[in-house]
Amino acid sequence: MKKYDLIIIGGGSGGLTAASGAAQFGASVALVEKKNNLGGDCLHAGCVPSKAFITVGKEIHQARKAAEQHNLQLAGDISLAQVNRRVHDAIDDIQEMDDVSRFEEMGVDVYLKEAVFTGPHTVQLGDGEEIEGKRIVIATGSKAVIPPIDNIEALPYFTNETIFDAEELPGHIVCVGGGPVGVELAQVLARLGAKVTIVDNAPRLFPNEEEEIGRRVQSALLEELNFVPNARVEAIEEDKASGLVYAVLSNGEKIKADALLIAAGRRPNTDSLQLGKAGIDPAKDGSIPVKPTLQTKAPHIYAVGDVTGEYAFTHAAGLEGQIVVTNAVFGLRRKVSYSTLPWVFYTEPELFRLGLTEQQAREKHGDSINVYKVNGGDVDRFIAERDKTPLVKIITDKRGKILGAHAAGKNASDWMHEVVAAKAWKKPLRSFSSIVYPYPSRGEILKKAADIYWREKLFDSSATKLLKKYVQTFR
Ligand SMILES: Cc1cc2nc3c(=O)[nH]c(=O)nc-3n(C[C@H](O)[C@H](O)[C@H](O)COP(=O)(O)OP(=O)(O)OC[C@H]3O[C@@H](n4cnc5c(N)ncnc54)[C@H](O)[C@@H]3O)c2cc1C
Ligand SMILES: NC(=O)c1ccc[n+]([C@@H]2O[C@H](COP(=O)([O-])OP(=O)(O)OC[C@H]3O[C@@H](n4cnc5c(N)ncnc54)[C@H](O)[C@@H]3O)[C@@H](O)[C@H]2O)c1
Repeated sequence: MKKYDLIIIGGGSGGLTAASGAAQFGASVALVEKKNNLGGDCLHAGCVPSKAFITVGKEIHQARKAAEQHNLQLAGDISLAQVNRRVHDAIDDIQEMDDVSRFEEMGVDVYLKEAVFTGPHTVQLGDGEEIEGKRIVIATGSKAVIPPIDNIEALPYFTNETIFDAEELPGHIVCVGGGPVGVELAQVLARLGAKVTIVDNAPRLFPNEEEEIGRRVQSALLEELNFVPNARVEAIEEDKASGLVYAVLSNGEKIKADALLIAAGRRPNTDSLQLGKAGIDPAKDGSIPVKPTLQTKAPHIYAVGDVTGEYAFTHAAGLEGQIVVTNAVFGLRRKVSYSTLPWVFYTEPELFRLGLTEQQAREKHGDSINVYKVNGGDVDRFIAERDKTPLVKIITDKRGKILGAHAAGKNASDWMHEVVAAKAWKKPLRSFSSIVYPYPSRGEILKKAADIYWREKLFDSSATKLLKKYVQTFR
């Protein structure tokens, strides 16, 4: 039986980071992936295709808006097949970077086989060979949950795994779930020309995000699609006489539908791993509980990425993959920290999130916090662009330490990212005042927030009064 320092199960964002890191530090590494290529969900059915899809949606939306504003004529229907060809071109380009040969050149043994545990240190590959690892990393990701919907087969339904292969745009799509997958894809489908209705259990979109920011993005989205809150799709009903098909909701409403997009959450991929043989009990939702060192109940087995059921983002899987390399290869006990982990809903406008919401900050720090808000209407660049959506909200402690930063706005992920650096480098909000921004830039919105800090600080302070007196005397 071949023996390795490290076996990594899953060739997606988490697994690839761990594999390249461990190999570069000289460990013998086996990477096991059940599909016939590397890259995982992010490359094949997640971040990359959805962002390529979103770009097409933006272009079309922009073209329509420009035509409307400048009395131009736009004609023709959009071909979903053509849109998806562009999506696949993006996947193919990035696939080259995640090619098996690249990892083999790093010294990694890549097995394109399904892994199943046969013991605490052993893994079977497909129905054949077994390999042994001193340490093992589980990075098997997650898949879309299909909620129970009676008679679901009466309508075509898509998930993130099939929508990027669809060829024809349905007339009316009911999107089950309005989380990040739902809102991002629903907005594009609406922009491509479908009628879209999101149905979600929650009372509003972005229920876990900073409320004011979430509401601002929600109201922009509702100009393009419909939203039914506090409801689930329970059944599909066919009216034989008219040939129409309806999605029947838990609130009694019926919506005529031509297809469903299922975006109702994820289930970690652990069901067929035989975790019991490795001494690991998954949680009820299939996730693998881990310590801050990313060790599972079996200390030589680690888990990273979506399979842990924590932060389901590629950059979280990457961060965890890096920590695991130091812990599994060097035997360290580094703990993962998510305090500077941002995330973004790539809708238009985008929703940017870092750290605590105001409510969370109040629960943790009581009233010892400050809240700074700036609207796009206070920033020349946004005014020039006639963009009234942007809103930034920053929460600090009384000394100005950044606790949370939130934004709604087109491309907010770009102009807000500086705040992540500030938080990571422990710079207080006021430090943005000393930065020179090229005029007019969108990032100035952060400087405006810092300026509020100084205004509040200096206004009424005895030092300011003294300074004023000095200036008057000096004159
Ligand atoms: C539509 C969509 C859009 C998204 N957009 C973003 C985004 O913009 N930004 C962002 O940060 N995140 C985004 N995500 C989330 C992101 O895709 C995931 O968080 C990320 O892919 C998780 O990486 P992972 O390594 O845990 O799992 P994956 O990348 O899914 O990799 C797991 C791999 O393990 C393999 N595997 C599973 N079981 C076995 C087994 N038994 N043996 C061998 N191999 C196995 C799978 O085939 C897969 O290749 C998006 C997700 C979706 C669905
Ligand atoms: N931009 C990004 O970074 C990005 C984009 C897409 C996905 N992701 C990651 O992928 C993860 C999964 O996203 P997701 O949107 O699939 O899941 P999610 O769990 O975040 O959201 C699912 C939504 O579906 C609703 N829901 C569940 N069952 C329902 C039902 N039967 N009827 C109606 N509504 C129902 C829930 O209330 C929830 O709002 C996210 O947590 C995120 O971390 C990230």
